Amino acid sequence: MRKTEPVPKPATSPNPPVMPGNTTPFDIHLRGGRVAFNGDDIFHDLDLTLPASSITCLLGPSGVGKSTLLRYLAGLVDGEAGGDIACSDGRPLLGRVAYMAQQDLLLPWRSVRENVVLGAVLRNERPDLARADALIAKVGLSDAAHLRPAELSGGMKQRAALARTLMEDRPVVLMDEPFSALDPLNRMRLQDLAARVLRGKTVLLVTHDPLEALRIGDRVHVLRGTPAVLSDAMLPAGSIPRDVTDPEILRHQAELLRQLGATAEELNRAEGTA
Ligand SMILES: Nc1ncnc2c1ncn2[C@@H]1O[C@H](COP(=O)(O)OP(=O)(O)OP(=O)(O)O)[C@@H](O)[C@H]1O
Repeated sequence: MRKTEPVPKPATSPNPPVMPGNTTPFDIHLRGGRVAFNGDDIFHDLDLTLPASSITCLLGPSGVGKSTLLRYLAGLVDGEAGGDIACSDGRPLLGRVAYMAQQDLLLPWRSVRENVVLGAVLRNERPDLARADALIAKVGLSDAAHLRPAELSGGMKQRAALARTLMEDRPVVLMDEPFSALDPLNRMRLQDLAARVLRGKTVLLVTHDPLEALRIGDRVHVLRGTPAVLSDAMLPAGSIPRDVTDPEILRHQAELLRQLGATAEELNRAEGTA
């Protein structure tokens, strides 16, 4: 029988020290998840599986509880919480998760390189600068490694935040609308970059954009209602990043928009502009 663990208590840091041990990919199973604030359930009895080494995208209307679900999995929720989170390797999830928030949360007085190594510095560890520089190169910021956040564009800040997330080297990455503040072209570039650099990790990504989910998600769920329930996973075909002009992807988009509450008239309009 699979071992389960109680829902973790809120942690003081989103990325507590990494737990040593084997690095074999593992599935994550949430069963009977529940979070309530002031006695009101945001969701209850929620089941979700995150298969190893895959990108799962989570869509849903504003305020439905997407960030709450992400924070719950990261052990960061400050409401009432219940349910079981089990990993298929029988080890706890806590300590194996990197969390990337909606805003880049870079420290303004530190350079890109200093921000990337921040986790190690906060844990009083010696930062691996060679690895940091390799990751900074991977996200295309080598020439900007010495710059402070105020000197960076929005896309560059998100690249730096992505490098910092990867620097933590966790097998699981939880991302809350990581590209939402970017213009469409930069957003597409960051999606491609993320899909490439996150390969092999188990990712849960919250987004408001059905096409973003269909572009880089192996699986797409919609969270909706009060208390919120999860739709069955949509499994778009084809390799990532997908071509969003593909008619099959556009059909999936229409289905997701329908699940998000679009009316028939709105769907016809969306199809007309596709
Ligand atoms: N710490 C908290 N205390 C009380 N209520 C909270 C807390 N955090 C979230 N909520 C409430 O829980 C609900 C879900 O919020 P959440 O941020 O998870 O929604 P969301 O789907 O991520 O929204 P958005 O798409 O706008 O970011 C909202 O009604 C919000 O006000």
